[in-house]
Amino acid sequence: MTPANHPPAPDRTPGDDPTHPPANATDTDLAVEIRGFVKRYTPRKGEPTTAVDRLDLHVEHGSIHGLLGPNGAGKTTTIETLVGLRAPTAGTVRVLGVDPRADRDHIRRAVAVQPQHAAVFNHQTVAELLRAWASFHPEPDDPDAVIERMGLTASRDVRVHRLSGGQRQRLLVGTALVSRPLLLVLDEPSTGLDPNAREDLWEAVRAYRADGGTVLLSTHSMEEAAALCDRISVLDHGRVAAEGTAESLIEEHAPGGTLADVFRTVTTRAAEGGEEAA
Ligand SMILES: Nc1ncnc2c1ncn2[C@@H]1O[C@H](COP(=O)(O)OP(=O)(O)OP(=O)(O)O)[C@@H](O)[C@H]1O
Repeated sequence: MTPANHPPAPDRTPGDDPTHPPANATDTDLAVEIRGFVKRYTPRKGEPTTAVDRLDLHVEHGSIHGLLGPNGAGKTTTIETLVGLRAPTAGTVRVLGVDPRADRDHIRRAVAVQPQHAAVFNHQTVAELLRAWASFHPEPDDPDAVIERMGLTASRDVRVHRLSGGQRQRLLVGTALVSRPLLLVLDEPSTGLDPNAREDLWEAVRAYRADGGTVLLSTHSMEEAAALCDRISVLDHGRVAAEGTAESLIEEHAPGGTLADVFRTVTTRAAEGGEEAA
């Protein structure tokens, strides 16, 4: 997905955008509003798979919302649908007040997804790449500020193919941030990062939120979810098995325990057939 060009700001909503006021935008406090979302994959041969099964997800503007869940829980399918890459089989999906399938242009401009690789730009330096990325957008962030925030100052003149895995990972998140999106989607952003680099990345994400940005964060790291997220949805078998703040989830599902205990409790229970099986 192409990163976005909208600067996040607390007093700015998608409907205020003079360059592209979405005609059918809903006035809502929610950056993401998913109700009764079902996604069924029907292969030419073989059995259909219900990847997402009546999922509800609400993400407030200016928050960091975590998506946790075991492999195959439906996180990627949900993300791909909310950026307009997949059509829901049933249910309602609204992102920044619009239907992402009906208003692809707005979603492309206003939503940034951390790219998985930047192989095309391997021979550019970090600074060149971020400047190029910024030039795609009318109101980008300052590439030098992003370089500093991502802890890449010492690597600014290093070519992308010479970066370590962790440096490259931070650069990929930087390319998403430099477009100043209204909604930032991060998928396992701290994979391969050492503890210092991970802290830098978390600080950059928090700074983006402080500027009014909204984050949807898919992660397998309980530590990352607990450190960053205002609210967390734990998915299992395509449904929300539990939702709340890290504290409320622990209080409700694993008193005295950790988020990892919550994860084990609610996903096992869902795998065994839901609440009634517990
Ligand atoms: N293109 C596809 N065609 C058919 N089935 C698919 C397709 N993509 C995903 N699935 C199935 O849908 C279910 C949900 O997959 P999804 O990738 O959304 O889960 P996930 O939570 O992102 O998993 P992971 O943590 O492993 O990335 C799985 O059973 C998966 O096999």
